[in-house]
Amino acid sequence: MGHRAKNKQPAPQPLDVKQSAISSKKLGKRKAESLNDNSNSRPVKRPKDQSESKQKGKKKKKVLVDSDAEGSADGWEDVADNVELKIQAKSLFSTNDDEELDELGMDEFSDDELRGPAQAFDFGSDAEDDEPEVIIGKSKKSKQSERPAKIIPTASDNSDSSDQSDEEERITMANMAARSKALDEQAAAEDALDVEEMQQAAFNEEDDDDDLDMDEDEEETDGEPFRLPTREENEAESKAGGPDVHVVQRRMRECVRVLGRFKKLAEKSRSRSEYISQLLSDISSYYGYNDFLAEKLFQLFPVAEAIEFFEANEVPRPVTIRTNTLRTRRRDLAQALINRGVNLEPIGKWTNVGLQVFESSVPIGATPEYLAGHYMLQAASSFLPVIALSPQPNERVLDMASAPGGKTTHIAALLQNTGIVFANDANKARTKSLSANVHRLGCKNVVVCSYDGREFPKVIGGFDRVLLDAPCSGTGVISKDSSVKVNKSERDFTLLAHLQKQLILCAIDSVSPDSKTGGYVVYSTCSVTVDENESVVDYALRKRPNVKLVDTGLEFGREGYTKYRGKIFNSSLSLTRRFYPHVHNMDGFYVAKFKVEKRGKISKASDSTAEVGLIGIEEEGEQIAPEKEKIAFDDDEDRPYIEESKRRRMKAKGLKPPPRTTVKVAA
Ligand SMILES: C[S@@+](CC[C@H](N)C(=O)[O-])C[C@H]1O[C@@H](n2cnc3c(N)ncnc32)[C@H](O)[C@@H]1O
Repeated sequence: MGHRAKNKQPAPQPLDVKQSAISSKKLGKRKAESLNDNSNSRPVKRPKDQSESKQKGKKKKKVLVDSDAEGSADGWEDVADNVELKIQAKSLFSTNDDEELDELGMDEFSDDELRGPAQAFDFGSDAEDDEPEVIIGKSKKSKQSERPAKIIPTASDNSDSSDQSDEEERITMANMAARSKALDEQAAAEDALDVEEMQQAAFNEEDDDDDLDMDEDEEETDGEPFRLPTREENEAESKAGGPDVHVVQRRMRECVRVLGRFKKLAEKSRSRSEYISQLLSDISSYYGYNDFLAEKLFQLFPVAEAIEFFEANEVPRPVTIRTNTLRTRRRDLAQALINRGVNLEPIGKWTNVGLQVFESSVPIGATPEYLAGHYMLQAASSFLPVIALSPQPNERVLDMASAPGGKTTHIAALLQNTGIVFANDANKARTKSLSANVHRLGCKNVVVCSYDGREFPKVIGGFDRVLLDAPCSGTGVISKDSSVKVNKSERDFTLLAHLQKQLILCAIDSVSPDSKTGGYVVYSTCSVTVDENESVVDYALRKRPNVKLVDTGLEFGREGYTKYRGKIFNSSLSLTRRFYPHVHNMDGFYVAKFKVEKRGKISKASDSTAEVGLIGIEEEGEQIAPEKEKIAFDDDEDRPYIEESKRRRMKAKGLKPPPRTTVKVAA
């Protein structure tokens, strides 16, 4: 557990002060006593890009749900410790009959190197096997900072035809207008109070040395100038039981500030890697990550943004539900739930089936509407791959890793119960909650099966569309499952990427290139790492010359990386989409969409790539666990990457790397 969790302390002041309306300098200060405050009154950073979606400011209690709706990727099983909770867990399915998965080999594209023994990966939680559970936090003073921010609304979602296009209008204008108006007035008054409070607090704390100052124009911090501790000081600090939480907080802010203007602010005798090294060590201890994962996630973002990401992982995401259009319409569902005392709103224009729940006086996972299958408790991010898949009536669809069925039931609804959905999951125990959800939501076009996904298309192929919502590390859902912070090692990422590469080729091979209406594969993960996303997709492009990336149809989300830390990916990777908690107020997620064309002659080049999918290969060329087979490895091609990787690691440790002997790889 990190300092931050241990002390249940408020979030560090936002580091990106430009987003704040009030003087960032003043807002950056904190009272030391607040560090031990359990009152859940920490300021929650508003996600970026939210100007349009600014919270209407309704008085909203937090609603937390422990449901059978979703797995670790999509569920609500992890209950935040900062909300008053009551949990009455009841196991629906207690059996644990995971099957051993056999080794397979069936690929006509000669990717035999991927055919290691099948691993029964199950990175989903068992929590979804519990009775749906809703925990309602009691309302405290409805400070703006305590309300769950809205999910980023963007352009409309055209992915399904329905008679609900004007629903949102009707809900907000007709059903909710009066209520909204009163709440808005109240919220406006509260907002004014909040601003006043913050200004007052900032004024009172002007001399506090916990100053966060990222302002370009500011050159000096108040109080003592920051000095990076020496190695000896750090050793003494850890001998004395680790740093004081104030010290860590201040040091993190200062390191970020210095790294932002290194030439100007750094001590002349200290290198950039020393500052980074200190910051990483503080991030690990403050947020409670293992060193490996802290660095891996840190590398994804510019320095200040990385802190925003780590901060966002400490805050629960909004509770959202998906209307099951096989049973009801969104406006009818909204009205029924409003009548029960649920405060909700449409999520945003990008989905016409989503509702965000702000507060509820009834358990959201046990209302009559829930039990009758009128909705699914589902994270907003998990709508995205199905919107991208865009299944059309009468199609044959494979959901290759489907339990507990959030996306399967969404697909079935978009098919309007026509066609057929094969809902597969390798974990047999998890298919029970999958079947339960399929029945509850009235999906009549779903066949549930339990194969290792790598057995497709041998089991059955010729699909119009395939969704591979792949087993992953869950680095996008740390706010729900904080165990990810400590239980993921380098080897886990190697093994996962290997499995994902195997599965994605099987997903592609399961699609019929002759499909009249489809011919698409959507690959998604609830992870933000490049190893599990762009690297896997790029691998598939290289291994299957008959596929190309196409637009996901999702009108928000950041572009996928086309290059990352020395790796250069196919330029079409920019068509893939990344979603982040600190940007979109959603779980971290990744979506890629492929079009599968007829198979032509396979070019030799596509199969002779240096990156091979054997257990034991790590992206940058290190052999982690050479367990099974000899690895086809292009030494010459990979030498610069290996060397660059070594140099980076040395630099991160504050060591001076030797001069380059090979050509520098692209950054
Ligand atoms: C991210 S979860 C899927 C969530 C699901 N798509 C949903 O929306 O509810 C990943 C799933 O992959 C399954 N899985 C793991 N290894 C697999 C394999 N080799 N073949 C098929 N499924 C696998 C896990 O049991 C887990 O249920």
